[in-house]
Amino acid sequence: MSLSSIINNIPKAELHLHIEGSLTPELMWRLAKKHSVTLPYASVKEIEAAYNFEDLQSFLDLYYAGAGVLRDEEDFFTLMWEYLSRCHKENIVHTEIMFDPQTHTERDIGFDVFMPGFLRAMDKAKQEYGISSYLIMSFLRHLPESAAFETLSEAEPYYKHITAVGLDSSELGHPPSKFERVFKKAKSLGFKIVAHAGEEGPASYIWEAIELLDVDRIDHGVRCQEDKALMALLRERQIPLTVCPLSNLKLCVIDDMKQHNIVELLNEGLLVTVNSDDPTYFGGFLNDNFVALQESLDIDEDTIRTLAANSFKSSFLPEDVKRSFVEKVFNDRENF
Ligand code: HPA
Ligand SMILES: [Zn+2]
Repeated sequence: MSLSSIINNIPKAELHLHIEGSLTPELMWRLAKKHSVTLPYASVKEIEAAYNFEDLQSFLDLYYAGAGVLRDEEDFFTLMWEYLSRCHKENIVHTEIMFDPQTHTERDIGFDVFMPGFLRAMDKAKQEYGISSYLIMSFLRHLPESAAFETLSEAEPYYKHITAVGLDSSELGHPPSKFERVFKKAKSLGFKIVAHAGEEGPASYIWEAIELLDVDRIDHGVRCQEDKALMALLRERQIPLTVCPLSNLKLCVIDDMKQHNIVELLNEGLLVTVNSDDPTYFGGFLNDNFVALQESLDIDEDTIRTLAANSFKSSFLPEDVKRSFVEKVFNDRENF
């Protein structure tokens, strides 16, 4: 079997995906028409052409503007359903999905609008495709910690539907230490903890995420190599990194996929996974990320299987479920 059909057919989990970053230009266009929202683009092609980012901030400006077309429960259902249908096509059997409540509550669109839409699509995907999905509520780090506290309390009616709390948006100048208190509260409420760190920010932000936020996973984390002691800690504690290769390329964290350090991190014994981040903005869903790595780096079948197994090991699934997926990835060689 070719490597690309193994990539397509092997069961996988996705652990770093912003649902607002899965909005396709077609859906953005359709919803803008539906709600009479004026976009600064004259066609779907123009939306696509605007995706020429130089860094994280230039991407985020477009991403928040794009999310402005999401207005009613049906829009959030459609967004989630389109992503989960794509998961089904790509053999993603489990996914842990980030959403940014503040991107919506700042526009007066509340939890009572987006949560029912998300949950209805997640239930349907469980029923029709057998896909399990968890939600990660992410705080926007360019906003103050007080706003994160407010969001945490607004989410209370939906706590049982939320598995983890995360931290995203503009990294530089907004270190994890800014959110130490709110993450302590989230931890005490029983949420798992993740945080973007070491994407554009330095290795010290990864230290802070571990020591001050007590994270269960680091999102991105590719700059960890700048600090030997940090590498040793990540290896020893097997703290997962949710790496997003096409995102790193598109946001100019690297100039060429051949420079990506994911294989080096893997060879150093770190628990790394492959993810798509914001697939419609960065030029590819999960399997495209695997293919991009395979085409540019020295990746063989065993490495692909290790990365797929890592996606389950690093998930928040129950231990017995993780184990059975890992076995499937390694044992069913004749099937995929
Ligand atoms: O890659 C990202 N980094 C930070 N914030 C984000 N919000 C959506 N995607 C990202
Ligand atoms: Zn991200």
